[in-house]
Amino acid sequence: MRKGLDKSTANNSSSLHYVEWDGKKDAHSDPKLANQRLQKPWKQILDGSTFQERERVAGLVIHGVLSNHGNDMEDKTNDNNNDKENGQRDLKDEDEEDEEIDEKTEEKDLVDTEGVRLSNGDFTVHKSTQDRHRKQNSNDGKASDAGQSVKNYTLPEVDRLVNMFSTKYMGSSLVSDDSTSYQEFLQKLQQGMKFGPRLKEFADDNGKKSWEQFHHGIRQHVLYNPNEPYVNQLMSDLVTKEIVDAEQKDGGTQIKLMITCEDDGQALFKPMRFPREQETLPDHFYFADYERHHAEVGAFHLDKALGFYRVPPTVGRWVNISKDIHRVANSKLAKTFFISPVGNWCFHGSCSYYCDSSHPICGHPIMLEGSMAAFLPPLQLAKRKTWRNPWKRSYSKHRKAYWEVYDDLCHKVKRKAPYDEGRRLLDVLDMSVFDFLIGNLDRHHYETFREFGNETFLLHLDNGRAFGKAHYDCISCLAPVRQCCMIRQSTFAKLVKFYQGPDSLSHVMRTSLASDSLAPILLEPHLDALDRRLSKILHVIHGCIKDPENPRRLEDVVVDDGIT
Ligand SMILES: Nc1ncnc2c1ncn2[C@@H]1O[C@H](COP(=O)(O)OP(=O)(O)OP(=O)(O)O)[C@@H](O)[C@H]1O
Ligand SMILES: [Mn+2]
Repeated sequence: MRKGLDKSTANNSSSLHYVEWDGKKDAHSDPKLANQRLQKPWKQILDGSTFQERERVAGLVIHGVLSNHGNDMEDKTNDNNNDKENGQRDLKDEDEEDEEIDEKTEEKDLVDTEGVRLSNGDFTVHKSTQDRHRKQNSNDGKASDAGQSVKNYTLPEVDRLVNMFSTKYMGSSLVSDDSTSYQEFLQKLQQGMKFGPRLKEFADDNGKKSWEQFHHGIRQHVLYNPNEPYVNQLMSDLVTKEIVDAEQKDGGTQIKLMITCEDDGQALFKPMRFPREQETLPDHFYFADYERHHAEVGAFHLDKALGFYRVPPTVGRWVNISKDIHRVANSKLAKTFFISPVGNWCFHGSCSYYCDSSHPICGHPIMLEGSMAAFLPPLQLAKRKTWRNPWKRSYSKHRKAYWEVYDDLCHKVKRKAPYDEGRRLLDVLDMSVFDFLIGNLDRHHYETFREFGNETFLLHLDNGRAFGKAHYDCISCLAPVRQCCMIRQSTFAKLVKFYQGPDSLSHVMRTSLASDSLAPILLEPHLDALDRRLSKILHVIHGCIKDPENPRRLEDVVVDDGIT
């Protein structure tokens, strides 16, 4: 047992009485009923006979939600940033300043950019005669793509780039033919993959529980090994194990809970605030965007599909607000529970921002969706280091970061440790590819396990602000790749494989996400966006090689550092 967790009989001093989970005392607590009620607007979307119909219904839902929210976020935004920064500083260790990129000049790096307009890199879909991605749908017989129209995002420049790459590396594991599925390709590419040593504290401790094996399985080069059975077991445990403790997790801007399950496994829980169809509000900056629980789940699946293994296993889960949270909450959290005027169970937690009765988290009436991310080992046993992302945004309404205005940041970054050698720069570029695909503008910092030094993977934590706008591609998220004109060879090969098919990225993601208990996690427009963005990444790489002012060799842009 990790700590004294049994609160089942505790008087948690809330004014709400604990509702027994026997389905009799509280009509709300019938999970079937609750599910039905919660899924109502949602169900209509799923039941829509065509995609267009689903989108139409989704549009109506979005409209309804939008009209429910005032604009009281704006004033809090500025303070938020300070809070976020302070929060992050709390995470840092004393010696960090030396090792970071120019933290002290951060202010100086900001540029007043009134009038600067960033292009979204308009994409014209090339109507190629190729229809390879359509083929995938009939190929593997997977039901999940049935009825989906797959758009063709091929571009003539990218076709040429792909041909150049395929010709050069023909016969190697970087290239495969049309009959090879993406999963087969990935397996082959990752044969002989580097894992590196385990965390010292967990090296000998190979407990039976899935979360213990997860901690034991953390290696210098990957957070987990997807081929080991504990990964699926952990994901299943995160959905099914009884919740025995819930506390609010400090830090960050929005409410999240630290959940402990009956097997002592812990998870970071982010609750659902809005339906999946609600997009980032048009007038909200990235730092004022709400977190989306399903974005955390979607990001985990994408990271896994890309063969990165840098996001902690994350699943969707239904929780009963009374049984799973209120009953086991500590008194501080329990005090914030209430029943709303229409009879829904709600809570808001306590924090400086977004934790008040005008930003409640509510069930419908008692069941609530959320994401559960497997918890990393405790900081005391596995110290982590927080690094400022060199391509951090300004977190200001009025200024832009240096790199948003000038294109030469990469030259400076490349000269400074830890970006001047080893895998780090290519990892930051992988993170840029990842964030561009998921549409995450909120990557201010990243973390690493301290004992692995600099030659280790980057944890892709906190993806809650991803998947906010399905029809917008954050071209500036790709600035690191465009400005450095570099990408890891294995990452490039995976993108090329998706581009060539037979499995498109949207197909692999649709199939992968179908297993989540809250499926569908990503609606079709977001899946489609993945394919569109993937082409755009390759187009940027093409632009680096064929840059009229500075043409580059393929191998100088697509860089092999041995990490697959
Ligand atoms: N799976 C995890 N296991 C352990 N710690 C985690 C995990 N995920 C996140 N954390 C820690 O919790 C902190 C807060 O989480 P997260 O960043 O997701 O919250 P947030 O509210 O979105 O924060 P912010 O407002 O800063 O974006 C992270 O900085 C990280 O150090
Ligand atoms: Mn966040």
